[in-house]
Amino acid sequence: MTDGIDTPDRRGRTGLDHYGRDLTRNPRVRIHDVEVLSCDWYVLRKTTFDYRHADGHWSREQRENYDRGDGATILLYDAEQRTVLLTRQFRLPAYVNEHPDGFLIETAAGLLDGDAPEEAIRREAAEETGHVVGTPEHVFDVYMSPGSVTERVHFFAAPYGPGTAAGLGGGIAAEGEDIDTLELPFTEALAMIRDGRIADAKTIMLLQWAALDGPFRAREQGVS
Ligand SMILES: Nc1nc2c(ncn2[C@@H]2O[C@H](COP(=O)(O)OP(=O)(O)O[C@H]3O[C@H](CO)[C@@H](O)[C@H](O)[C@@H]3O)[C@@H](O)[C@H]2O)c(=O)[nH]1
Ligand SMILES: [Mg+2]
Repeated sequence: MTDGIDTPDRRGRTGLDHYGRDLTRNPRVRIHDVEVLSCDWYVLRKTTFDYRHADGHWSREQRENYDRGDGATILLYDAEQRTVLLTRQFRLPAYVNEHPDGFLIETAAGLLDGDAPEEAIRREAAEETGHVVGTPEHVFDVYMSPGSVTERVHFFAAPYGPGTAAGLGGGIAAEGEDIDTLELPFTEALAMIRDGRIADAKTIMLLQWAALDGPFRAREQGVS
């Protein structure tokens, strides 16, 4: 009897070794075995598969893959004031990998927890920043670390302002969250990417999208 497989793990899950076994979309890939290495909070699997290379030969491969579900993130912006509203929180994995204090500046974000991406991001934005936004603009969906992490993050943007302020934000204390909000001029946020004070991938992607294609893009110069 193994927790997470035939008996519930601490989060009540079973059958965690089934995920990915039935994949047949790609004729160059035959899944052979799925082993659960860890299922304490999220799930770490080792998947064994046969892979047909470009020259036609098959080889047996193994890849560990970390499954924490999918997530969503949102850039809150005020196009008139030319500001963005970001969050700041302690991120242990960054702290153990050379970040000076582990406090990362990020766009509001969270895991879907079974909800549709748009619903999840409106919930997370409210929990983390206190702003209840309208229908967010969908930007793109991205695999953030495809060599090792299954997660796909859904990216959004929405205006914020006095009209969307509905609470204090700060995250869910009972889940150990302690989140500050940070309102910054957009140009300052871009400068913070250059000097490393903003070092979170989703945040950099959304700020650069805002400059290139989003609310802070330069006016068309009439040059194609
Ligand atoms: N006890 C326990 N709690 C955990 C653990 N890992 C995460 N948590 C808790 O799980 C919750 C996750 O919070 P969310 O707001 O839903 O997710 P997030 O960590 O902000 O994730 C967002 O940012 C990530 C980093 O960019 C993204 O990877 C993710 O998709 C999402 O956008 C937090 O309360 C966190 O403390 C763990 O190992 N143990
Ligand atoms: Mg979060």
